[in-house]
Amino acid sequence: MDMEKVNSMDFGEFVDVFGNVIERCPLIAAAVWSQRPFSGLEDLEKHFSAFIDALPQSGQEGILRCHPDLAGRELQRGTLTAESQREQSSAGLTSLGAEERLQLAELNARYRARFGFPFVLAARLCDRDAVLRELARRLQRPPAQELRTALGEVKKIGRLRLADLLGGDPARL
Ligand SMILES: NC(=O)N[C@H]1NC(=O)NC1=O
Repeated sequence: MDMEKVNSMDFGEFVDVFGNVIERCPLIAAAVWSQRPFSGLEDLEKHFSAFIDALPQSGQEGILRCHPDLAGRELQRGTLTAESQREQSSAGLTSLGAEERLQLAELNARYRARFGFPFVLAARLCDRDAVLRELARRLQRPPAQELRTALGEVKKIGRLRLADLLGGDPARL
């Protein structure tokens, strides 16, 4: 899809296509649409990021809470979004053994109890061992620092999803 096509989209079409760039937050795509025209993929990505950065902390935490747990209940029930399903699958989280799943569930629960939002990580950039390692490591961090890290992961997920939609190379964004 080229930028001319993106810039010619009406509101409904844009939200249909880009509504899940930030997991389950179509409002962000709705706001970004008003900023068109976009000069390219990088420009589009900057508008998604700027919206997130401009939110108060409660809104930023709200975005994190829209994310499903990694290898959590929604994966077991088959109710993940198509994007999330693909990402979790690519990290090997759809084929965990019972013990690993339990370990992840326990760490996810501890993380959520400590920070008040779920552990978020760009799963496509990790394998299952790295997910567990990162979760154990980030669990120890101060809340303000962890909020920044988690939002950085949301942006990475968004960048990869945008690159999928637009056929770009995420490494060059
Ligand atoms: N909890 C969490 O990180 N979820 C996400 N990560 C990812 O790559 N896709 C998701 O849905």
